[in-house]
Amino acid sequence: MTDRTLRVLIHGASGRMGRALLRLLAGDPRFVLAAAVTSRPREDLGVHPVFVAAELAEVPDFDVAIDFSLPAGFDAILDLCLRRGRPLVSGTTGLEAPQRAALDAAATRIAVLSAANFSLGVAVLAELVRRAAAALPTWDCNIVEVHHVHKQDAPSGTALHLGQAVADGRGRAPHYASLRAGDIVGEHMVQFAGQGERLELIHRATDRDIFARGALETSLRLAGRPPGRYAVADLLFGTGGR
Ligand SMILES: NC(=O)C1=CN([C@@H]2O[C@H](COP(=O)(O)OP(=O)(O)OC[C@H]3O[C@@H](n4cnc5c(N)ncnc54)[C@H](OP(=O)(O)O)[C@@H]3O)[C@@H](O)[C@H]2O)C=CC1
Ligand SMILES: O=C(O)C1=N[C@H](C(=O)O)C[C@H](O)C1
Repeated sequence: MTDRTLRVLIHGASGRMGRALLRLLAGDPRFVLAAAVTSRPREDLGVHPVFVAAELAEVPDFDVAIDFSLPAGFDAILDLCLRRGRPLVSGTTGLEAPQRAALDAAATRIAVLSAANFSLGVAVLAELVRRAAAALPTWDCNIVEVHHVHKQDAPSGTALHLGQAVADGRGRAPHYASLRAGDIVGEHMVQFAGQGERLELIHRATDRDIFARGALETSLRLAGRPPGRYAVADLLFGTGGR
């Protein structure tokens, strides 16, 4: 997309992430809100227009949909993007296997970016983890994730993504541990333990705006791309877009 304000649909607009997205989008002239979608009626969002999920088919035209909802809401927004031929940026975690398969199938028709974490630090961390796992194939590996008490899925999507990086590096998955405490935004530690030494790689998110900014920046770069599956690292570090 170039030289045009991006019309964004926010799906999951009343949630912790949705509200961060609405706030950042409102202060950025590169974006305009096409529609905010929640699962039930909301009068406290302070934006317009707001639709409930049951009215999804009625939302006005948009250039990209950004989805931070829950697995129960995911199928409907993917379906809408397919019907409208619009790209989807989704941060929703805890998707079931059929939903992940549906994303793969959708990518033959529209541009899709589904990522468990939109922070720059985690994009770098995943590459460091892959390299460490390849260099330390016999060490024990554990991933410990800590999040706020409202988080529904465990292990977190990021932990599973980092676990895939471990498996890519050394052919074996790690062990996972999940903690839920207070209002912690998100912490991930990947621990490699050998005899007499250990290596720990840690990412701590202290502000969920980092995820919202990542989603907005990648949505700018995704709009106008051909169908396919895209990754945060490709869009943030790669070429193209604006
Ligand atoms: N990829 C990343 O970087 C990040 C991903 N996440 C993930 O994003 C998702 C949202 O997180 P968070 O904002 O904390 O969650 P919240 O529970 O705060 O918000 C969930 C949102 O989804 C809406 N929703 C729930 N069910 C449905 C449905 N069936 N149809 C449509 N909308 C629905 C809710 O609407 P209502 O309020 O009306 O019920 C609400 O707006 C989670 O999966 C989380 O793991 C979170 C942070 C970063
Ligand atoms: O639910 C959250 O809050 C978060 N979810 C994502 C995940 O499951 O990894 C990303 C981040 O850690 C915050």
